[in-house]
Amino acid sequence: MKVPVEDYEAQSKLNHEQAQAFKTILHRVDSGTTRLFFVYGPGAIGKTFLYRALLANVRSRGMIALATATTSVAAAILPGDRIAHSKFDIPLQINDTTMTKMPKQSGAAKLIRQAKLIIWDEAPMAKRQTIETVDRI
Ligand SMILES: Nc1ncnc2c1ncn2[C@@H]1O[C@H](COP(=O)(O)OP(=O)(O)OP(=O)(O)O)[C@@H](O)[C@H]1O
Repeated sequence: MKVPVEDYEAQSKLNHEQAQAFKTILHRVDSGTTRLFFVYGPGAIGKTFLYRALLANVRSRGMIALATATTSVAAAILPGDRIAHSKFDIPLQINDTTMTKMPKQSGAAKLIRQAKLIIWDEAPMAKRQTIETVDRI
């Protein structure tokens, strides 16, 4: 996926807090250990700026980084982003055992399993079962 130049350059413009989060998250990406990070901050604090810098860094090194969001408004902001239900083929009616409609051996499912980084904007607005369904892919 083509990395926008401004997102690549964003890495050198991060403020102190963004740089701390950037370093901590990338350290985990590079070490290959699975970690869940929750980025919290009020509106316009610079979360999306951080996400774009992270996506640019990981993608420009040839690794797979996926972006998704709970609502279509947020999904329009990040490059390559699509609303989670559609990106992960999750039925709208879900419960604790729901499986994605995506075949396990499909290219999309393989891409998800290979991803080094998944950024989920507005994750707290998603149902718990939606996130757990993605975890089962
Ligand atoms: N380190 C930075 N250097 C320059 N501009 C920045 C930096 N961080 C954020 N910005 C700019 O500040 C504005 C708000 O940032 P951003 O959209 O990332 O906030 P946000 O926390 O995602 O907001 P929201 O929660 O409302 O979506 C944007 O125009 C963004 O480009």
